[in-house]
Amino acid sequence: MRLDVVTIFGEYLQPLQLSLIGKAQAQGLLDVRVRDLREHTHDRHRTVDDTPYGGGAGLLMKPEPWGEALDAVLADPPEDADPRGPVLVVPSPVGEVFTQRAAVELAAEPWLVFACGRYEGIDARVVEHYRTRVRVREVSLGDYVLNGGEVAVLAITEAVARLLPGVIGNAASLTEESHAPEHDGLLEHPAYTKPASWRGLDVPAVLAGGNHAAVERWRRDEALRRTATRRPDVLARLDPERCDARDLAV
Ligand SMILES: OB(O)c1ccc2cc[nH]c2c1
Repeated sequence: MRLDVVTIFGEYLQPLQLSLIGKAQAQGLLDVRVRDLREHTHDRHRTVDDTPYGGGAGLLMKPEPWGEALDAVLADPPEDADPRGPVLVVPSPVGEVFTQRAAVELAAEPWLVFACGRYEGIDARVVEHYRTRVRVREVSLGDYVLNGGEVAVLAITEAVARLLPGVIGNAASLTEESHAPEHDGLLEHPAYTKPASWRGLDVPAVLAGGNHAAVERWRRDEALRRTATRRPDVLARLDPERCDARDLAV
């Protein structure tokens, strides 16, 4: 997978050189290219922002540098690019809330381009223009506001890259995590390791009993119970076709 990140704060993306994501780059599973938006300014101060039409607090990012920067990225496609071009991911408080389903969808793409806004955001015409040329997804990490898109890109990149074959050593673990489609998107059940008793707290006996069917039932029940109490919105999305009577009894 090729990832292009356009930003004025390239150093924010340094964590992508670490750990599993850094190793994935070294293995050729990921090709991350961080591009400086200011390379696409032409004034002495390398200006990327200006005051908003209609007034209001703060500054907005000008469309011209973004147009030049994104055009340069699109002019340099990877060999395996989709005929539709990349998905342009624009972190934004007004975007769709990022979910594991979106991570799975983006992990299927050969090429992602991230546009990291700063200040009060990017002139609206940039997204409007590029929607006519590529698939655009405005994405929010949740109902809170960051100072820019870079932190969101780190989170999205980690969630997506870990799904790529070869990035996570034990790929089977991906299917057992919270929000995994294989477990209907439920929250993960409680997990325990040795010792069997710790500060007066014992591991549930069923988990040490050796009855695998009972363990699976307990884990499903606990996942349903946790999801029902903490994320009823997730439970509401559960496909009844994939539930048996015991699920519904929880
Ligand atoms: O919270 B966010 O997802 C987010 C994303 C981009 C920008 C640009 C300026 N503030 C931002 C906030």
